[in-house]
Amino acid sequence: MSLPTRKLGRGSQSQNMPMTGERSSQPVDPAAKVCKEIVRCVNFAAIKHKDQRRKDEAQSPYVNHVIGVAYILTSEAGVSDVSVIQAALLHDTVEDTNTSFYELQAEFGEDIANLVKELTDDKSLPAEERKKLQVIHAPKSSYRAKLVKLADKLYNLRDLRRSPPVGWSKERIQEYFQWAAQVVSGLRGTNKQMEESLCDLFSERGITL
Ligand SMILES: Nc1nc2c(ncn2[C@@H]2O[C@H](COP(=O)(O)OP(=O)(O)O)[C@@H](OP(=O)(O)OP(=O)(O)O)[C@H]2O)c(=O)[nH]1
Repeated sequence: MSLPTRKLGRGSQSQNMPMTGERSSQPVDPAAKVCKEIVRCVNFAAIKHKDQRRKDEAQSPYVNHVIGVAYILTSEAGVSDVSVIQAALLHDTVEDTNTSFYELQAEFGEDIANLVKELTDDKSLPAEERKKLQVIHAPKSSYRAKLVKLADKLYNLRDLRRSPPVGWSKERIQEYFQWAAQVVSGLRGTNKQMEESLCDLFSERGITL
């Protein structure tokens, strides 16, 4: 579903912090333009997630997760579609911070806002319902959203193995792996490298896709 157009203009600010730099000098070099867009997303995500921590014992900065998801896509999965990397960096801003889709649309355009929308759970729903919906929505997602979802699950499962959230029992971790396998089943045929890495993680736990 497309977002309705709203006149906010790119670079509109929702906090008293600089989100974007000067706009007067437009780079001509396409590579410079790509770099600028990626850094703008990293900057936006860092500001939005600045007070959030992961659930691990070290209370890692939350932004490490979204940067890590983008890193998996570029370094392991061979993804070079800039919009996918942008969506990875922004994928939790609406779900987990005060960011609105309109703000994303104004800052990064309608395409990126719609992609993030595909990756956003409705936090007003009970956790169990949200988890069921992730399984249902996975196979219906766009190719680009599937790439981000695969990287997101890969990051979270590796994190679970490396340093699980405080208070999670072995059973809860296993249940998370089983649920994640259901989601990943609906994402198959999207990216060989990430799917192989995920299969290895699942098979360690006795789970086959
Ligand atoms: N493994 C791990 N996860 C953490 C950590 N800190 C925060 N999370 C987030 O917690 C979620 C899993 O916790 P749950 O209790 O199952 O889910 P909930 O917070 O959404 O209710 C994951 O989101 P998700 O719903 O599974 O996926 P998504 O929203 O990222 O798609 C993950 O992004 C951490 O230190 N380790």
